Formats: sequence, structure tokens, C-alpha cells
Amino acid sequence: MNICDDASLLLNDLNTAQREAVAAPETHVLVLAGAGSGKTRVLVHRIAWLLQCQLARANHILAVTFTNRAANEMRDRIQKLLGYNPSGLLTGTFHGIAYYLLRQHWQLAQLPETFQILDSDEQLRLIKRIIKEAKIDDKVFSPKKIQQFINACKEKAQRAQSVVLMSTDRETQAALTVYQFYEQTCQQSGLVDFTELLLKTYELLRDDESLRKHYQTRFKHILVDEFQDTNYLQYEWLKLIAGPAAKLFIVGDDDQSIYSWRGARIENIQLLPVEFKETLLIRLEQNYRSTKMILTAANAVIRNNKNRLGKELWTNGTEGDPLFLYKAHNEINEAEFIVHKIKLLGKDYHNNAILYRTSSQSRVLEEALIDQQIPYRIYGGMRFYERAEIKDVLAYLRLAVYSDDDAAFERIINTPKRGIGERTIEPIRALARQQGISLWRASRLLLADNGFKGRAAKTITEFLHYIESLIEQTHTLLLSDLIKKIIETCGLPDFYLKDNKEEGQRRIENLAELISAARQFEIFNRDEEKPILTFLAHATLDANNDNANETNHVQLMTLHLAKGLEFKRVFLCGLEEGLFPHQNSLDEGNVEEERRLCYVGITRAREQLYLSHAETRYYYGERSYSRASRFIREIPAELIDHIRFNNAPNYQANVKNKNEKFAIGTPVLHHKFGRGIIVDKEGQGEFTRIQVDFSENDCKWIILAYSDIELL
Ligand SMILES: Nc1ncnc2c1ncn2[C@@H]1O[C@H](COP(=O)(O)OP(=O)(O)OP(=O)(O)O)[C@@H](O)[C@H]1O
Ligand SMILES: [Mg+2]
Repeated sequence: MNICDDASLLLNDLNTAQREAVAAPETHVLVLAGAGSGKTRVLVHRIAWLLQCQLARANHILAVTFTNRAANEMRDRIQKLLGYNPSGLLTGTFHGIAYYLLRQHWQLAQLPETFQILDSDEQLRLIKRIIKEAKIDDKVFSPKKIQQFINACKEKAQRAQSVVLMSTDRETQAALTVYQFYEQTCQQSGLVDFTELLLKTYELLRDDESLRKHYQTRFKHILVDEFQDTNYLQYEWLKLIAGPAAKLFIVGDDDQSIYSWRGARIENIQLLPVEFKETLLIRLEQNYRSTKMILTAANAVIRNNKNRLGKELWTNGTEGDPLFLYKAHNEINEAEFIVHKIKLLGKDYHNNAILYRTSSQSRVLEEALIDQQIPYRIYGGMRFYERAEIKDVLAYLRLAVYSDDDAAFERIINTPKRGIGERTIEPIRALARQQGISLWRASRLLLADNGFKGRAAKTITEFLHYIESLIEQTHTLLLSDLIKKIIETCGLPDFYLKDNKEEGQRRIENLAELISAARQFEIFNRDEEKPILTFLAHATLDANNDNANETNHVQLMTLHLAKGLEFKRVFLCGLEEGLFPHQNSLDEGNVEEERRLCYVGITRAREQLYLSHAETRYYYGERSYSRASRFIREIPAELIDHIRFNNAPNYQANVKNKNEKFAIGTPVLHHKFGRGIIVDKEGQGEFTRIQVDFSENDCKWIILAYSDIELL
């Protein structure tokens, strides 16, 4: 078989419009199409097609996805299509690719080779510190708002010195001052926040002609998925890296633009064909994902939006089940219903996704899942690498590879507590400020000058020696061994245990998991020249990377994170006015974005869609009563089957009965934790919780109404 016969196999399982896109001549292509119409599939096939037909070599191709998970899936799928792993192919998120570029060109970017990525929490912490140092009143000026201001400026490619203030009120002035200090501090400490990754590479490409030419020559094909959610900076970045010869292959859906609050601009889709002449526009209208019922509902909802480029999806698929709607009397009852259904539907837990508008909704769902012993995973929730204990250990590692990292220094100077208080740290900060050096250097200078008195001198000396010993070991130990060493010697495990035994144990388990993660990283990255640095970047950038599909867990996530994914069964919960659509969007008159989010939610389902809303819900610390979401009314009534939930009628009586019987001091038996004694009790009605001291397990809080617990 010759090359093109081989390649034509790639077109076999595509429809005409999809084929047209995949086998398009070498021109710019814009695939504008609704959910589930095969955009991502077309993009993946296009890459395989270019390689198979030898129209491009792998290192000529750059593919941009919206999440790290999507980038991994893309690589997998390409490998399956081709039968080999094309090395040199660059895929990743905008941030991931920008990081890759900065690692190559750190000198040009005037960064230390060991520059560190600052995640959003650390950024906020740094901003708080600067606010304090600049003697700005943080009661008046919220650090969070200042953080948003800084990020918004960066997303518009505005450096502190080039910001032109639209308003000169005190708040904006203060924010700008902090931005100036913040820039200086980051530069000095070699810290790069998420947006900075993009902004720095953008500036590099803009200002350095030879570098720009280099990449413009290299990337002959640039493909972007989920283009509707690119923001200004990403679009400008894309225009720079795409030289006159590069061909863009862009896929997107204006109906799924859901990140305007982070600066995404739908209009980029309209701009593209204007700015890139001779763009071939392809529309895909057949949906392959969902049943007719689900698709009809999705079309009906999104039709209520006025600002659309306009498209309608159809499917050849089966009619399918109607949509199911459950009206719960409160959020606990809603969670119980969902979990009850999942249990009935079989053991293929991974086929169920529970989607919600705000991440705080997950807690009640989690409790119900735990209670029924159903395995679940929160996708993008409290991510592993965001856990405090993981960050603590990684801060030691960061300080060992790059001692000028002030954020890491601040984090661990007194964690675990070693008696180094503000009185000792303040002079270090002052000297660092005064001399424009890092905290690490400042503390060493002070120590050499006998600047510390009494006990502080001893503890600081010990701390600095400890870090120095780690620095030495970075040259001799493997990454995983070094992490193990840090955990064994830094004193954190004892510190966690002392703080809270149960919680501490969990933290220590996570630390063990960190060693495994590092081992795994070593195995997969054998050729890596600087494994520690790459691992640290991976930990910050790749937090979203677990492939939840591979294990048999119910998947929980916010609607925003569900974009691009699909599941056999979807539970879309909390469909209430004020929650979804969210009050903030209603206040801003931006109900259309909420509706797009609803469209995204509905179109994630392949076979079954369960909708639910609660009559009352604990929200922002208060019990509130809410009407069903307008989105439910926008779905034609004939598509919806109202369901009852058998447990519901007995529910109140049950709760009352249980609450009375389970008093403090009573012995109980729990199906999972065994025998125990009730030691505490709080809350009212269905929210009553009891704390049980189990003889074989630790103390646990349990929601009485729904737990499988008996009196002994
Ligand atoms: N021609 C086809 N034949 C069979 N299945 C297809 C075809 N095209 C797409 N599919 C399947 O339809 C589903 C949706 O495809 P895909 O995820 O690529 O859609 P999408 O347009 O990217 O959706 P979204 O807008 O949600 O990101 C996938 O399971 C995919 O494998
Ligand atoms: Mg997609």
C-alpha cells in the first residue's frame, strides 16, 4: 500500500464534511460546529493525516488544547491512529507550550534557568505580602481584587509601566502600585505566574526577530481546539507564532464559550477569517454523541440565546430515553437521589458524571457517595499538587534547586514551627528589600554579621545548614530519593500529626504518594536533563492531569471543567434560579453565558440525562428557597419524565425518629467503621450530625439522616 492509501484509511470513519476538513488542502481551516459533532476527532485525524501523507514532519506541528488532560488524550489517539508515537510533535495547553518555550529560552527572557512557576495561591500570598510591605491597607483594598487587576492587565499584554488607568480612584492606583512591586519581586526571585508564562513568550516572540523567525519557520501547522475560549493574549500570541507560511486549523463552537469571566473572547472566531485570508470554513452538523432526546433538549435551550452564529445539530442516533427530572426538597435529598440512582444503574461507576455549577456543591454529594461506599473522584477539585502538605515539601525542593525563591522561603522558614517568628523574619525582609536580594541571601548576610540574637541565631543557623545540605544532595540523589529524604528529615510529618492526628495521617499518606509520583516521573522521563526542575513545573502545571476515565469512579466536576468531555450518563444538579443561572451572571445581565454553560452540560451526555433541583438549599451560609431554573422550562415538556424517589415520603419522619434515638453516649454500629460511641452531636433536622468514636477507627462525623448506622 502506498502512503496515500494508508492515509485514506484515516478518512474511513468520518462523514463528508469531516473528511473535507481532515483532507483539506494546505490552507487555513476554521471548523465551526456544535457539541459532539466531531471537532476534536477531526483535529486529531488532521494531525495523523498530515503525518501520514508526509505533508509535515512531527516537529512542524503544534497542537493547542484546553486542558492537560485533553493534550494527553490527543497524543494517545494520534498514536493509536498512526500505530507509532510521533516524536517531536508539540501538544499542550497555551500555558504548557509557553512554559516549554521559556525553558528553551530562559536567558533571552532574562530569567534564571531555575525559574519557578507561581500558582494562583502563591501569587495571592505574594500580593498580600507586597500590600503589607507597601503599607497599603488590605482592609480597604482586597488582595483578591488586586490579583484580578494584575492578571487582567497581563492578559491585555500590559506591563505595569504601560498601564493607562481608566479611572484614577484610590483603589485602582493602589492596585497599580502593587502591580509594580509585584513585577519587580517576580523578576528578582525568578518567579513566573501563569499569565506571565504567556506574556513573556509573547514579548520574546514580538521583540526578538530571529527567535520569531525560527518558530515561524518551524511550526508549519498550528491546530487549536476549543478556540471560542481563547483570550486576547492567547490570540495575539497565536498570531505571532504563526508566520506567513503557517497554516492554522482551528476548531470551535461559539455556543460553548464559557470563560468570558477569564477574558475569553468569542469574537476571535469572527476575527480569524478576516485576519487570516482564505480561510476555509467548514461546518459540521451531525452529532454523534447524544440520543435524539438529549440533542433536541440541547438545541431547544441554546435557541433562546440571541447572539449566536447560528447552527442546528441533528443526529442519526436512537431516540433514547426521555430526560429525567427530580425535584428534591433540599440538597441532601438531591444528593441522596443521585447516589441512589447511580447505585441502581450498575457497577460501571465511571460512566456516571455529576456536574454542578459551583464547586461548593460537591461536599454534600461527596458525603452521600461516601456513605453509600461508592468510589468517586473530583476532577479538578482539591488537586493533589495543590494540597498544603505537598506544597510544603515541594517548597523545600524548590529552595534546594533555587535558593532565591522567596515564595518557597516564606512558606517553609517556620513550617514546621521552629520558633522563627515575625520578629526574626522582618529584619530579613527589610535587608532583602534594601539590597535588592533574595530572602535566602539576606538571611545569610545577617547571620554572617551576627544579626540574629539568642535562640533565633541558633534556629536560623540550623535551618540554613539544612537547606545547604539539601542543595548538595540535589547533585547526588535521584529526584524521588531526594523527596524521600526531605520528608524524613524536615520534620513535617510530626508537625502534621501533632496538629491533628486523623488529618495528619492523611497528609502523611499523601506525602508517600508524592514519592511514588516522583518515581513514576523518573521512569517516564529517563532522558530528562534536569528532572527536578521539570518535575516541579509538572507539579504546578499538570495538576489537572489525572485520567479519571481509566478507573471505575463516579466523576464529579464543575460544568466549566466538563467541556470537551463525554459520559454515558450525566447528572446535572442544582438547576435553580440564582444558582444556575448563577446570581452573579444574572446581576451582570449575562444569562447567555449561563445558558451556554447549560448547553455544554446537556451535551456531555451520551445516553441518559438526569436533571435535578432542590426546593431549599443551604447557600452562602443560609437556607434559601428557590424556583426551578429557567433552563428546565426551556426544555420542551414532552421530553421530560418527572420521577419520584421512593425514600422521599418517609424521609421527614425517618429523620425525626433517628435524631431522637441517637443521643450522646449511645453505642452504635456502622456498616463500614464498626462499633463506636456517640461523643458529640450538632445541627438540626436532616442536618443533624453525630461524632462517633469508633474503637477500630478514629473519630468520625456522620450525617445521621443518611448513614447506615444502627443502635447497638
Ligand atoms: N464520523 C463519526 N463516526 C462515528 N463517531 C464519531 C464521528 N465523529 C465523531 N464521532 C464521535 O462523536 C463523539 C463526539 O466527538 P468529539 O468529541 O470529537 O466532538 P466535539 O465536536 O469535539 O465535541 P465538543 O464540542 O463537546 O468538544 C466522540 O465519541 C467521537 O468519537
Ligand atoms: Mg471537542
